[in-house]
Amino acid sequence: MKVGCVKEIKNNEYRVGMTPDNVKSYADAGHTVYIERDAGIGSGFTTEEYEKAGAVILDTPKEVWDTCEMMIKVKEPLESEYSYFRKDLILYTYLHLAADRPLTDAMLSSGIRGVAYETLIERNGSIPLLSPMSQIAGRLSIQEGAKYLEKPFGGSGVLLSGVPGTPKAKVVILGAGSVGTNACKIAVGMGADVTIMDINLERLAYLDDIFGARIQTLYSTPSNIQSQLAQADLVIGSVLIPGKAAPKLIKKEYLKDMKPGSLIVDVAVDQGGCCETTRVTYHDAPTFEVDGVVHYCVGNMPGAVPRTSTIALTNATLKYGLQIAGKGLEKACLDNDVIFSGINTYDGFSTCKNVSDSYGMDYKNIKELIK
Ligand SMILES: NC(=O)C1=CN([C@@H]2O[C@H](COP(=O)(O)OP(=O)(O)OC[C@H]3O[C@@H](n4cnc5c(N)ncnc54)[C@H](O)[C@@H]3O)[C@@H](O)[C@H]2O)C=CC1
Ligand SMILES: CC(=O)C(=O)O
Repeated sequence: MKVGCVKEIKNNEYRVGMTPDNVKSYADAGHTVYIERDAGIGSGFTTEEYEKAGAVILDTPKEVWDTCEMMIKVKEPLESEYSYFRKDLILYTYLHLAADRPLTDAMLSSGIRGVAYETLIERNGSIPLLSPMSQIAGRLSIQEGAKYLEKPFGGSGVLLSGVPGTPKAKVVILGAGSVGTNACKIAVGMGADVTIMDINLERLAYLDDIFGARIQTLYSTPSNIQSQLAQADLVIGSVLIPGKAAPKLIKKEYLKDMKPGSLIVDVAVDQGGCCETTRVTYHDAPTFEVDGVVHYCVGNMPGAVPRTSTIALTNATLKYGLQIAGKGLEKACLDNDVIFSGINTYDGFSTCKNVSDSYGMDYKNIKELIK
């Protein structure tokens, strides 16, 4: 198959969909790989390294989009890329369609076959193409949280660990999955007072086993959330219902009870955010304030540490990517039905139930289209 990879064009996005090592794996399997010149430069991979690994280097994104049969990216395509969509193209990337109606419409009207990293769910319930970036975003959420709590950055001026004789900062984590667990690990490591909430009691039991008395676990209900927010210095929004818009657990009215200069890092912003007052921000201006509460809502947090993120992401995407390129999307699904769950759009049909439900759109079971 002809496989392509272009430079990411989202604001301050430095990750890339393929490393030179990936190129070698695809080339060894008999595929031709087309890479846009300088696509990997933000992650520290030079064009010469891609060439040495066997890639064909093309000068413009248009040449790569038009030549390839399967495009491997990181972030959702932006409007300027919609014109490259076509029916016989497989797009393998993050899509987050429930938070992006224009992209959903463009994908459906073009007939492109969109495989979304964030909805491909393994038999054990894990989300293997999301979790590496969730691990990174979870860890970063505390690092960024610590920074934006500093007074010169607009925060309340609280140090996460405190020092002897002063209170520790209180960190409240909403959602105890990959992001939440990794946020918890770093917040505990930095010496904060950590409460983590979920509706999944098994997850809370697991974290209780791992962290013991160093954390408080709490069942997630509206009243528990409201009372925790009133005490919090730093809140991490890390809930997910795969494919769906994030539930708005933090109501605007809760903000008035929060401490001035407290901070909400809404990691779930890529699915629309779990806070009513969330709006997307970028690394160059990551925060804004509502009712005295600072919000950090960057939709591509791992893009800030692209070297680590690109390697972690492509470690996970390679396995499924090689199956799709090697067998074609249809046979890859029939041989490994896990891949069905990644397909969000196919020949003009919306094939992810949670995306369809988010828009009240017709849904088509992908297994009726690929038999
Ligand atoms: N902004 C960014 O750069 C990034 C954002 N993300 C996003 O972070 C979010 C979380 O991802 P993961 O941790 O991988 O998901 P996950 O599926 O591992 O964990 C989500 C958790 O939310 C819990 N949950 C669902 N409803 C809840 C409720 N009402 N109250 C409390 N908990 C609830 C689930 O039980 C689950 O444990 C996703 O939207 C993901 O796309 C991930 C990576 C980077
Ligand atoms: C998951 C996601 O949105 C990201 O890594 O940018």
